[in-house]
Amino acid sequence: MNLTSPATVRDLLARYGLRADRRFGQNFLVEAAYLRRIVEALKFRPGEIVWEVGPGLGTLTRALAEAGAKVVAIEMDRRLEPLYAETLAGLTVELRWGDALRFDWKSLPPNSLFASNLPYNIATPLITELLRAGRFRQMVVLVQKEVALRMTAAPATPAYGLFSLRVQYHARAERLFDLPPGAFFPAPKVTSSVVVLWPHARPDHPALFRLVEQAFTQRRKTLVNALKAGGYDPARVVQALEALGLSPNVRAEALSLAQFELLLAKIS
Ligand SMILES: C[S@@+](CC[C@H](N)C(=O)[O-])C[C@H]1O[C@@H](n2cnc3c(N)ncnc32)[C@H](O)[C@@H]1O
Repeated sequence: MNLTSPATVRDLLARYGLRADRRFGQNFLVEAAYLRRIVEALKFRPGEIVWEVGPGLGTLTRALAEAGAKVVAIEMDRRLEPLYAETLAGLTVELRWGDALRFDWKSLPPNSLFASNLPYNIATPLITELLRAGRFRQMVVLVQKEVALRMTAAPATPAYGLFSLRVQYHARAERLFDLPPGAFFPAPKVTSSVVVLWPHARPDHPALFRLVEQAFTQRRKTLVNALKAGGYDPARVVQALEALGLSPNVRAEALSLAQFELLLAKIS
């Protein structure tokens, strides 16, 4: 069964009386070459468990299982249930029904693996939760290009912000390749990208992210004023910036992750 053929996808949807539902971010991958590259990007041994969010029609799920993975897939749209008897027949796939944002990712063992063509509307909060859980050795995610650019952005660039720091604190992130809207059915309005994440074994750092979040609440303000509005002592922030060789008028977007960590140490 070739799930990357738009004709097959149309036929499946019609036979099961389904429509791709926007609310669930349902854009199904229909380009075999991109699917292969996603599977190749994930480094797993035969029989290893791979966690997937949003199997949809089972396209990536099938490709992973055929490549030797045991897939555990979390899907929220129960309408898809009858279809899996056909698209995932005979493969080692376990389905769990529910919202991936409410799933207890901390319950996974360390060194777990993750791959997903993520629903666009949950990509940022879900990636944040997956990284905070600290259970993954590698993650391959297909996201909107704009989200991929934020994940990999360097300081002082337009895409740089809270999410860049969140991702880069927890992992090495690399944007592997882009996919045009036509790689999906139905075609989304935007370009997508595949990002590979190699998490560091590093626990969450709530105090650091409180600081970073406050720093970016008003991007146009100086860092000192943004932090003052969040209850941080402005005199200490100015002093700390001086000690780091930074101007008291600096904005949050100019600071690297290492500089935010030093700033926190100096004002705590
Ligand atoms: C972009 S589609 C990907 C489908 C398929 N994996 C593919 O590559 O063609 C996103 C999938 O995530 C599911 N989904 C949306 N929100 C979800 C959530 N909060 N938790 C679990 N699955 C969700 C949708 O129903 C849909 O199947």
